[in-house]
Amino acid sequence: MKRLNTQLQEDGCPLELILLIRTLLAACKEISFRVSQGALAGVLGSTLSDNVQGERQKKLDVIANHILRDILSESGYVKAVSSEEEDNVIGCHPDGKYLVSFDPLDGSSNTDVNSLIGTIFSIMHAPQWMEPDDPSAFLQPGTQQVAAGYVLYGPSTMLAMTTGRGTHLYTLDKTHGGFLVTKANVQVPEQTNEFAINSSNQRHWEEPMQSYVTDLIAGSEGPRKKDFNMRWVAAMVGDIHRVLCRGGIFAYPFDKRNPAIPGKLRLQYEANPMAFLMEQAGGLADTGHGRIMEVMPTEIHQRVPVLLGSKDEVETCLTYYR
Ligand SMILES: O=P(O)(O)OC[C@H]1O[C@](O)(COP(=O)(O)O)[C@@H](O)[C@@H]1O
Ligand SMILES: [Mg+2]
Ligand SMILES: [Mg+2]
Repeated sequence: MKRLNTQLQEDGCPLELILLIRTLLAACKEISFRVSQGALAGVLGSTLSDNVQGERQKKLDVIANHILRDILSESGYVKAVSSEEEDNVIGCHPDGKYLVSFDPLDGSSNTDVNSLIGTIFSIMHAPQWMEPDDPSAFLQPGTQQVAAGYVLYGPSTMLAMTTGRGTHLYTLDKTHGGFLVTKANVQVPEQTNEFAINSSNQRHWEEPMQSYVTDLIAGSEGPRKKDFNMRWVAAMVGDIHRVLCRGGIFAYPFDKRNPAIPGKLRLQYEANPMAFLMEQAGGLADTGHGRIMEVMPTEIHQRVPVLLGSKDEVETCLTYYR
C-alpha cells in the first residue's frame, strides 16, 4: 500500500507543505491515542468552561486543541492557527508559510458515548505582509485552501485529505505508525437514496428545505418516486465520511431562530474543508444560495448553512431554492 509521503509527492505537493501535514498528523495520532484510552485516562466528560461560541467544552476538546496548537506552533511551518476552541487566532512562527484552521474535536457530544469523533483541518498560504496574530489573513474564501481534510477516530483511525489533486482516504497502520492510502481518488456516487439532517429542527428551516425533505420522506408515493433512508451520526466527520464512501446528501441548513447565526456549522474549519474534499471527489457543496468555497468570510468563527454530497441530489435540492 502507498505511503502518505509518496501520495503527496505524486500529487505535486511542495516539501514544506508535506512536512506541515506530517506534523499535523503527528498531533492527530497523539489525539487518536488519547481518545482510545477513554475512561481509563479520565478524558471523558465536560470541563467547567464554555468556548467562544457558548458551547460547554468537553475535556477532549481542550486536550485535542492543546495538542494541535502546541505541535503546530512549535513546528516553524505555521504563521498562525485558528481553532474552534480559541477566541482569537494564535500567532506562531513569523516566517511560517501557512495558516491552519482546525476543529480539534468534531462531534464532541459523541465522546461520552464512545461514538465517532474526528479532527477537521484547513490549510492556506500565509500572506507575507501579515503579523502572526492578525486575524484578517484568515478571511480568505475556501477556494484559497491548499490542503484540507479530517482524521476520523473510529474503529480504525482514518484520514481523508485533498491537496487539490483528488480526495484520498488513508488508514493509520498502528503497527508502524504511518497513514497508508486505502482508497485513492474517491468518487462520490452522483445519485443516492440516503440523506442526513437533524430533522428535529425542521420547523425552523427555510421553506425550500422544508419542501425538499417532505418530498424525500414521501418516498415512492411522493414526487421523487423512490424511497430514501436517513442516517445521522451527530458528528459531521462521521456523516461526511459515509457520504464520501457511498454517497448521500448531508445538510445543516439555514435556521430561522436567530438571523445572526445562519447555520450551526463553522465556515473555516468545518464547511470549507469538507466542501474541498467533496468537490475533489466529484460532489457538490453549497449553502443553498451559492458555492460554500466562494463565501467571503467576515470573521473566523462565522457560521454557514451547509448542503453537500452526491452531485445529482445536491442539484435536485438546489432546485427547491431557485
Ligand atoms: O446533532 P446536532 O446537535 O444537531 O449537531 C451535530 C453537529 O454538530 C457538530 O457536532 C458540531 O461540531 P463540534 O462538536 O465541533 O461543535 C457537527 O459535527 C454535527 O454535524
Ligand atoms: Mg465540529
Ligand atoms: Mg469541535
